[in-house]
Amino acid sequence: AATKSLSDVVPVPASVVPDARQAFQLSWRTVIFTQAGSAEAARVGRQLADVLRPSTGFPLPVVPSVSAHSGIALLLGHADPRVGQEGYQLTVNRSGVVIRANAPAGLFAGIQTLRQLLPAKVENKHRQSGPWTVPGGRIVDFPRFAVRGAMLDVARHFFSVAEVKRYIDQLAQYKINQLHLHLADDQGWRIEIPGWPRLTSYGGSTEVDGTPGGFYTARDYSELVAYARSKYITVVPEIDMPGHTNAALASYAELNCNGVAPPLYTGTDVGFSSFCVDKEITYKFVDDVIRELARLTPGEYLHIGGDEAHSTPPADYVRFMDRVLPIVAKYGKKATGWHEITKANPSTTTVPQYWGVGAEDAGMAAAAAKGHQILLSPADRSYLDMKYTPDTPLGQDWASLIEVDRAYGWDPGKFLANVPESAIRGVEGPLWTETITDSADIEFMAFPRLPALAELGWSPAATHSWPSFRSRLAHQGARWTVQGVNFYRSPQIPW
Ligand SMILES: CC1=[NH+][C@H]2[C@@H](O1)O[C@H](CO)[C@@H](O)[C@@H]2O
Repeated sequence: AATKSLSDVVPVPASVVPDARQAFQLSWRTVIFTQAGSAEAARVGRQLADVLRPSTGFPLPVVPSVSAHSGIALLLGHADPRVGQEGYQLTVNRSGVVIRANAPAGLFAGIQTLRQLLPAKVENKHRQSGPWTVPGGRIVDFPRFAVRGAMLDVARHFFSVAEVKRYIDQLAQYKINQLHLHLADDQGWRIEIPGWPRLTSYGGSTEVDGTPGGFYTARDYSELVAYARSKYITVVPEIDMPGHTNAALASYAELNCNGVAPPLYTGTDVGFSSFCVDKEITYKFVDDVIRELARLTPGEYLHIGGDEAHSTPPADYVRFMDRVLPIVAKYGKKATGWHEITKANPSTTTVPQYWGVGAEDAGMAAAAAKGHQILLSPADRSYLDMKYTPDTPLGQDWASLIEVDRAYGWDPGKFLANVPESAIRGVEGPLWTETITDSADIEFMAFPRLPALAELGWSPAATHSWPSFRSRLAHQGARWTVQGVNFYRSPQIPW
């Protein structure tokens, strides 16, 4: 097979200087060297070996060594200053590959690129014939925005630890670095909270369409956090409030203003539920929830929702948020929330997550002017639950139909009127799961649109090119076929 081009990678690297004379052949003799004294570099080296060993059949020992090499070297320090804490430089010549970064996260990003520079069959779990050629040259690569995220709604339909880990594996290949878990909504509460057992035993017992739900124990959640961390993905947990709270209200009558618990809800309407802003128990409950989430979450942000509080009078919404936001800070975390949260008086460390349609005026210009960093999830561009076309069997269409070209065809740095690129924290692709029930469904909606969003969040604006992206995406399709990813074969892409 012809050697690939050095820039045949998604997200496309920031700078690529090919040198066809310097291709490297993996072989029996290839050793993976990692920065001496760095346990994280060694772990990244083992993760690379875990991909390469089954398909190549080569031993590929991982050796902590400081010096030169004739193999693959993962080194820390003295990298090009442009690469920052998440970028890397990757140099390929006849004697081997050197990936150099300032921090382990950069090494991890570099091995995702290296994977893609090898033929798709390298992703096979069974021995394949070679050759295993890496194209020669030099890459210097680093992210444009701090956050490239994915949200999985585990409330409308519950997803097991194994299903979430599978999704994490897929996200990591595209340099996604944030996984936002939507852990509670009207249809289900999905994480155990000490002192409030009915939240999960009852509030977690069902889901949309009434099938059995499920929930994460503290152990399950910590296992997901650790697994994501090993792939340099930060988990952001969300408890949506004061709206989208029927599961909690159904579980504890005392949380309701009228002292009566509503029934469990298995439909898909929104906006009908609200915490009781006037009851003190509400804030005791929220304090217990946020304390537990903060205890289990090493990441600096907790998401407190705030969307569609149509059953909370506007003045009550502000009072509620103005009591809850300080609770997040009390437990040492920063808050993020859907963009309505700016109606209250959040501190400027709070990150509004914009979910409007198009560049509608949701107060984001004012928020940016106040100093907020904004996370972009425009519903008509990034919502992975939107149908591709009218014929898409899964998903919804209230915001827009989103084929691949629409998912790719925008610039996060210029999307919101009067919001400068410097106020954009990054992008995130929400997958709401009213119609999504298993990994195959997740993959059908996320691939290929999430890699498009990942490129918008990672690659320089100057590299943005639909013709380039669609041909690189076609080559990703071959990898997904080998990996068993159930992707949508968009007619727009020359798979
Ligand atoms: C932030 C937000 N609130 C709503 C809206 O997005 O649309 C989603 C479906 O697309 C729905 O599931 C969600 O509850």
